[in-house]
Amino acid sequence: MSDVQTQAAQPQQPVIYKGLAGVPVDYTAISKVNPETNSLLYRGYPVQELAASATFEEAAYLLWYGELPDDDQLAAFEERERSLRGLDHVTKRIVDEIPVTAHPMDVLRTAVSVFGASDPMTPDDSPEANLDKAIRLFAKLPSIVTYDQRRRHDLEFVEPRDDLGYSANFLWQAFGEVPELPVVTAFDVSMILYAEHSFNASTFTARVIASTLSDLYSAVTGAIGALKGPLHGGANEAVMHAFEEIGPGDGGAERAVAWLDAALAEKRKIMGFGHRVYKHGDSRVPTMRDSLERMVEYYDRPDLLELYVALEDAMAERKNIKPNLDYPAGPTYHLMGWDTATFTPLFVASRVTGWTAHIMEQLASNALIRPLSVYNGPDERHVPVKG
Ligand SMILES: CC(=O)SCCNC(=O)CCNC(=O)[C@H](O)C(C)(C)COP(=O)(O)OP(=O)(O)OC[C@H]1O[C@@H](n2cnc3c(N)ncnc32)[C@H](O)[C@@H]1OP(=O)(O)O
Ligand SMILES: O=C([O-])CC(=O)C(=O)O
Repeated sequence: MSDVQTQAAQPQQPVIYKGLAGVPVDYTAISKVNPETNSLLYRGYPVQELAASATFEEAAYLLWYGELPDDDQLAAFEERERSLRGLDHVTKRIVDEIPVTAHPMDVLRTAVSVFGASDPMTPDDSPEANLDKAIRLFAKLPSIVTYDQRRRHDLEFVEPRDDLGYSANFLWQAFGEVPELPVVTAFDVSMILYAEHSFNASTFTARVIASTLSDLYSAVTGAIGALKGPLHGGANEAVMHAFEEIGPGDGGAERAVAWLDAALAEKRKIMGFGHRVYKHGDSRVPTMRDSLERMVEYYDRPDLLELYVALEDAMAERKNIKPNLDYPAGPTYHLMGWDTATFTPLFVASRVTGWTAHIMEQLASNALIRPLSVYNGPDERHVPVKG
């Protein structure tokens, strides 16, 4: 038999792209992640420009409506958001039943599930109803996140204030006082940077759930589960655990390098480093690092920045791997006083804007998401006949 005949007889082997790496699965008009130019656009606007000149409310509006709001649109949107911030008794009661030892992401996932079970609009998948649900979640998540953080410290719920913008109110509800402007600004920047990032694992999860014509709350609940993992959103919390392992105090730089060498020798993944799409650095890191530096100065914690820089430099030298957004976000939240376990819920509060924009985009041009697998188990066999 000739070689040509042999090849022709072979069945074609399908190519498997593990983790769907490098596989485009649909169009999106919501954001563009461009690793070549190291840029991230929300509806065409560079995220750095939004972080510098817009509020998180404006960025959320942009993601949902496709355009930045004019003054009247923003005023109406803010009024609506502020009116929805409160927390109902049912959700509080159910959260109270969850042990305080539960991970805050589990609490948040449960709370969103409760919202879905309680909202009479849940089955209505019209764009208007879904936008309304998205704004409700956006407005209420800070209440849930802060309610849970405070109950873990045996502190009462702080009622939202409708005279404060989103980020100032979020911090007010967490700590019972409104911090100074630099802190509010750094927090708002983090919310803008975390809001949207194309087909990341949690957004894709939300789109898969939406594609079955399930409901928006189910899709967000599933997305929270996907974001919890340390390879995705859970990394901002894990960064802080690494800093804690390295330990506070003098000589942080040397200890950070020693810690890294030991961790790499054990083949550990270093949390807050690497990215599936960006290979030359995450577009959002310089802006977030700038906020971190401002907070280091504000709280007078140069030791934390020393440790941050030492780990980043050593990682570049040893592995040529750069930080992702979670790396500067973790220590920034720590300086502001957030519990480490609350870091990923803060990511949820921001990303709910992107998730819900994607859910609505998926439904506007839906196709059930159902890829193929290639079976590699045992050949067909048969159950022995008994007796
Ligand atoms: C907001 C976000 O969700 S950003 C992501 C947050 N996640 C993290 O920070 C977790 C740590 N990082 C990682 O685990 C990875 O970099 C991921 C999951 C983000 C991306 O992973 P992938 O694109 O699948 O790359 P993959 O894991 O195959 O890494 C490629 C190589 O770089 C190494 N590598 C990548 N990231 C890291 C890291 N953080 N620490 C150590 N090694 C790493 C891998 O070990 C692998 O090496 P090998 O080829 O010798 O096996
Ligand atoms: O895009 C990704 O894979 C992860 C990420 O950075 C994000 O979701 O913000």
